[in-house]
Amino acid sequence: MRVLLTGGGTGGHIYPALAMARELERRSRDHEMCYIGTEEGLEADIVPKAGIPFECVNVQGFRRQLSWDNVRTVKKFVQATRRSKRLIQSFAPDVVIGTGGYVCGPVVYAAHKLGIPTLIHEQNVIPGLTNKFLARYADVVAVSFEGSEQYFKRAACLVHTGNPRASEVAAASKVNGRTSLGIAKDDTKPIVLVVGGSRGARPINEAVVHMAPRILEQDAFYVVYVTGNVHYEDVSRQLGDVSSRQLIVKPYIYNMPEVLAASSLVVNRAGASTLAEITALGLPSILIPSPYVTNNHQEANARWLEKQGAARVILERELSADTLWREIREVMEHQSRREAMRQAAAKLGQPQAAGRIVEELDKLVNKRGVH
Ligand SMILES: CC(=O)N[C@H]1[C@@H](OP(=O)(O)OP(=O)(O)OC[C@H]2O[C@@H](n3ccc(=O)[nH]c3=O)[C@H](O)[C@@H]2O)O[C@H](CO)[C@@H](O)[C@@H]1O
Repeated sequence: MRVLLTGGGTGGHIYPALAMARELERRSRDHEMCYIGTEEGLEADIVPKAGIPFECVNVQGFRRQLSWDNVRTVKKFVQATRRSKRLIQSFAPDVVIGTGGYVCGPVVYAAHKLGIPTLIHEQNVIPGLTNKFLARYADVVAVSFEGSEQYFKRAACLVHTGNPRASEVAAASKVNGRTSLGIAKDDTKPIVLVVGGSRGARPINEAVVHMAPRILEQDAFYVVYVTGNVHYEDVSRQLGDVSSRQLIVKPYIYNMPEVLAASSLVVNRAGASTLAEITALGLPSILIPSPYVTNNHQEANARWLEKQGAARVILERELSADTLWREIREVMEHQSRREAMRQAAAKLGQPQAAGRIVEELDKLVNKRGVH
């Protein structure tokens, strides 16, 4: 099968697309892949590293309020649709998959106009603007949560699949995760992983920098701290030479499934792909939802896990080195609380998601007579 993938801006849209690509490859070597993204999105870095040929189009997102900038957005959309059509005609895919982020708009729309089967995947309960727009053109809309159907009333076919990234992390090797961090095989000290979403988060960085002396004073666990690529230099300067003891500092982690599998507690934003990952692994978490997202959807994500007893939530306005350290210590010092959170998280996991979505793809493509 020839598969064209698109999705981007942030990791939460890119990794589900890559997880589908890997599931297809796991089932058969007989697939050709190509990915369309933007030059500025994280996909320009992540996708070539995943070994998938990468092409760019130039698009920008819509502003929700009236703005002249939206005129430029429409112009770019029209140009990007034209370029997408040329790229699609030259690659000749059997199916086009979009996983959200504004780059999907022109690509999936162009595929629809060319009569190529299309599937879009939504990671969040409340969909993004692009997927809402595309729902009326896509042949299949795959959603991660019950509750999303109300936003996709115009979809021709809606299926519940979960987030394919869940399957990828569920199969990841814990041992590889530890060794990739430079931790010796016979060292059993647990890992607390601190991340600020796929781009890093300044408020989380500030809290961790102020927490660093306390992390270094204890010897009960490692803190693996991911700053986000753009913040790394700044954070390293503030921290000085502390890395390599109990505090392991990284700009970005490319083998996140393995590192997650090796962790005992995760501190993170509450993006939808992160949630799919921690529930697939049954990982206790402390979630600090980003307040800068549409409809405050990350807080809704985080509260959903908190309600089931799987996570603790710190709102950004309550975040400080003190609150974060207190929550981390509480979870790490009480094995029974950690175990209860682990079990609650595991109940919500959907490790079969990639298989389900690939079955939908097969159905879609076979219906059009491609084998
Ligand atoms: C600010 C913003 O708009 N955030 C949105 C974005 O977030 P963002 O991309 O941060 O969201 P997620 O937390 O859902 O996904 C991050 C992904 O990046 C991976 N990762 C992260 C850091 C790292 O060093 N290495 C790595 O591989 C994670 O494992 C995960 O797969 O998309 C999500 C899914 O549509 C939304 O729910 C979020 O609200």
